[in-house]
Amino acid sequence: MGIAIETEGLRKRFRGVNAVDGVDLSVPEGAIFGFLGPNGAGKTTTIRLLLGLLNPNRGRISIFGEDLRRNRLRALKSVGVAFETPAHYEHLTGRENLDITRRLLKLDKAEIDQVLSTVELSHVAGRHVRKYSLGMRHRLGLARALLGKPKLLIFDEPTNGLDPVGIREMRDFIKTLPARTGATVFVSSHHLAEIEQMASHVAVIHLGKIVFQGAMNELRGLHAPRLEIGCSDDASASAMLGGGARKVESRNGRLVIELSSAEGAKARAAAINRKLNEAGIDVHHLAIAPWTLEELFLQLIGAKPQLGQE
Ligand SMILES: Nc1ncnc2c1ncn2[C@@H]1O[C@H](COP(=O)(O)OP(=O)(O)OP(=O)(O)O)[C@@H](O)[C@H]1O
Repeated sequence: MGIAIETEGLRKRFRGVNAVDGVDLSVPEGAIFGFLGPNGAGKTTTIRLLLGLLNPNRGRISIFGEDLRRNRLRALKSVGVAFETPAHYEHLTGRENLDITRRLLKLDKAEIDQVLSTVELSHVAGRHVRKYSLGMRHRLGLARALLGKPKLLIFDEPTNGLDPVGIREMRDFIKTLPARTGATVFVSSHHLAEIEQMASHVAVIHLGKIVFQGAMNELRGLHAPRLEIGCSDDASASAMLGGGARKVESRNGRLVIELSSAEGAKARAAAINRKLNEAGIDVHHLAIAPWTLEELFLQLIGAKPQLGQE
């Protein structure tokens, strides 16, 4: 598998502030690559750099091995893009809107029917866009991005403004794209749950810097699980189990212990249970609790943003 997008030391400064600050991305071909970050993290700026709409102050970008600065047209030939608010001609039909792009790209007419069917808009192709729902408009935006069979699809916050049903439809649709079209998908979002459910890989950006990049399961495995204990004598249990580097916290009426690794967590839990019982402490709750993605994300960005809220 090749690399669809590679950036090295990408930097973009606006009025003395680095909106994108030394970003190294490596997007594997065939991935659904989630680009996650809170509002203002630098996602849109990065996407505009990837599309050559902005010039970086530093760094380089290559798309399928083509250097963007040296071979702009060749690099971008394989890219389809949809922005968060798709712009269409309201007084034209869905089909007519797509036909404008098709002509610009000098594509075969048959491609319009193909993309309309992929986004399930064939039945309303002859309807004026002003009569489309927001979800349909978004799907028409995706259809336009699919014209020319691009090898890389870039979607900037594709579910913004959609209702929960629309969000799910869009997410389910994006998930099927690599299998249906063979394309790599790069999708930005500030909704953790959305990225969690659709991406194979993820990069987390915060204040212009990448704070995590890797496969989704690597993100989940970033921290060893914790052990939650409910027992009859928190103070004694805490004194017995604490010490050394191990942290014992009391949270919601439970003791929480950070384990050193995921391996052997069960044996560790059993040993702790035995130890407490032997000391005459009753254990009524014992659970190995993995970190939720939300906790990991909050830790990565070292803050408590209103994640998942507009
Ligand atoms: N043209 C510009 N001029 C000045 N500052 C800008 C410009 N574009 C972006 N910024 C600033 O750069 C930072 C990153 O913005 P960017 O739009 O890339 O973030 P984002 O992650 O896409 O956020 P959102 O989810 O809100 O769109 C912000 O602080 C923003 O105010």
